[in-house]
Amino acid sequence: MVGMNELNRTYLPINSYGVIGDCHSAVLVSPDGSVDWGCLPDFDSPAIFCRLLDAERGGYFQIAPTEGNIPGSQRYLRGSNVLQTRFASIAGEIVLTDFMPVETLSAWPYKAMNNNTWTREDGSCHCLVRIVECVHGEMSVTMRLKVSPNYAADPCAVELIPEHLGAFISSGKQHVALAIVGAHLLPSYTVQVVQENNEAHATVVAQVTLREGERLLFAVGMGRTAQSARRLVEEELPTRNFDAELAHTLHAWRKWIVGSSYQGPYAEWVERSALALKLMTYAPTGAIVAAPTTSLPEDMGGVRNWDYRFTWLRDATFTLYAFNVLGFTEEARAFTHWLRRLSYANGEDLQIMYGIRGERDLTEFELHHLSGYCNSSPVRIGNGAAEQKQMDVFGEVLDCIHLYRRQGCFERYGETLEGPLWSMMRTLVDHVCAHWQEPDSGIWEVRGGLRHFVYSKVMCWVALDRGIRAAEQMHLEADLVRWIAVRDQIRADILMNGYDTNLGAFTQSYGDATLDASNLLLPLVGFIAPDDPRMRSTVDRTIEQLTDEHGFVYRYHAEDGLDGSEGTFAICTFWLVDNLAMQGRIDEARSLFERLLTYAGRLGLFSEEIDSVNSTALGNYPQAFTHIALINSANNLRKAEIRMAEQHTDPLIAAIRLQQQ
Ligand SMILES: OC[C@H]1O[C@H](O[C@H]2O[C@H](CO)[C@@H](O)[C@H](O)[C@H]2O)[C@H](O)[C@@H](O)[C@@H]1O
Repeated sequence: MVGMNELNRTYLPINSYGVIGDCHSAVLVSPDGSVDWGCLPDFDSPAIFCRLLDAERGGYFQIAPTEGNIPGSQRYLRGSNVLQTRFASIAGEIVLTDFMPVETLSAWPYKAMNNNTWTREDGSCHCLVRIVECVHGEMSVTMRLKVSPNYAADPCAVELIPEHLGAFISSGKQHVALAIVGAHLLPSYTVQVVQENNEAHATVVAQVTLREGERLLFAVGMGRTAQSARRLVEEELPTRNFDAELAHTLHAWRKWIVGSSYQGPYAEWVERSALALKLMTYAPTGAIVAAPTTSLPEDMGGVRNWDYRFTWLRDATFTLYAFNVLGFTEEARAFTHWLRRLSYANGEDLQIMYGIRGERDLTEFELHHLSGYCNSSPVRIGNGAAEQKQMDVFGEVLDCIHLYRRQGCFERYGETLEGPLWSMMRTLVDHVCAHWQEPDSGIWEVRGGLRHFVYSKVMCWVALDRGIRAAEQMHLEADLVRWIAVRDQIRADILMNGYDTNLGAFTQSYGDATLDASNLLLPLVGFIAPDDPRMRSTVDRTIEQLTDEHGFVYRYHAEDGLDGSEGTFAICTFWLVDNLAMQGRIDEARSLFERLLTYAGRLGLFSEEIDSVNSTALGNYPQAFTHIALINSANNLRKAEIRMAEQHTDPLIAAIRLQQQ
């Protein structure tokens, strides 16, 4: 019998997946009911499900109609990261509810960098829960669980547990428990272990016909040892009250999202982006991953495949800007505590990214046994960018702490800037004073050698600026005379060497005549006014030279030391929206923003890039960068519209206001 889309199911569009998580890890669920990507219990654990990166070899966990041609449609339950996939035919309808139970979404209290995340506060395990229920008529359902430990590199043994309790799968290093709840009540239920000759990993296949009102529950948890995983299947998981945990999880997500203060246009988009970003926070330490996946290609079939399951200082601080727009501050509090505990001896030694527990060693490896999403290889784990020099990170870290202070978080949480945090800020500012004239690899982490990137220099200016403001406003000890002199020197240097008068634009790096979309950030960080003629013409040149036919923005067209090409970068397109809005070009901004929204997946989620040729999503997914930028752009549009409305209300008042600006 052929079922479950076994034929012709290779790779689904990247943005067709739903994502669920518990702020320890996240998994991707396809519209045909399959978890095709899953690293448990943590974001950076070796994947046990990786069909996304190798359709043949990779493991997956699929629950779907046995008849393979019934399409599924997905939606999130309101205000949550609980996902439902619905399959309907003339004969019946089933609903698959997927979630990862959470206890609390409060980002506090901080625990420790090496916190044990195998168990939750109450001692139970983190798990992935899937409930399939027939809501109408009847339908035959098949569950297939193929665990492929260690990114499908390690073999494993699969054992069914008697009395239809579930299965136990162990590679010797990773131990997976599958509990099946309710099977003994369903006479048609069968289960077997199937291993095709050419397959490295066996599949647990269960089949059942569900009638209206009947349901089955599957829970997957990880044991630290073989013995503990066995205990999970036989004792813990069957006795947990997952209905109560579902209700609690739903409540926790909804309670968190109602804390958003955002009131403006595109509220549903903003809400989904916020929920996606929260999924990328790592509760035990306060770290934030750039995305929960690795190696989804930036160039279909190409080599631009990277592991994003780490904490970039840049991406994480950008995430906090977005949370700030929404009025969330606990995540910033948790992150600043993660920052304080990072290991570094001095500014030189501060890495641009760390593991979620502050790990420094993120050595990049290629997994040659995986063919990659749509044959995009190599698949990589770890990320060599960790060893790069990227001068912008100092500005981003300082700006993040600056924002935290401006939000009144030190007072709110009974903390103080003086002490370890100010000493960190001083170390970083002093480092920038001594090194800002050095070349680096830039925000885009190019692999083609060091250059004097304009955005990096601007962020050095930001580092000084935020340090000076803190020292002045809080009367903190600092070498202010030197800091102010260097800040002014950097600004003059950028305006002299980073702006090409012939081109009429800020350039990618000193001495070249190419553009870089990161310069769209210059007014957003306060380096230059949005309506400064140099910024206006930079925006115009960017539109002329860096956009595709939809108006979406490429990062750059310059050489970056890597083979292949890439799509337009969603974050850069949102930055263009911001600039247009801040310049008062609101119709253009709104129309570009809305055009970009049509490229989200059906669940409102974005990856990193959009392929301009065939309009598909490219890159890791869901990507924090994109959702951060979406929130900021919605907010910038809101502010621009308010400004415009105010200016149009009463010509006299408008004239007075304009004079005051
Ligand atoms: O394009 C080459 C680089 O691509 C990745 O970096 C990108 O993602 C990072 C995480 O979101 C982001 O901080 C950076 O600005 C982006 O360019 C990859 O991680 C790098 O290793 C790679 O060199």
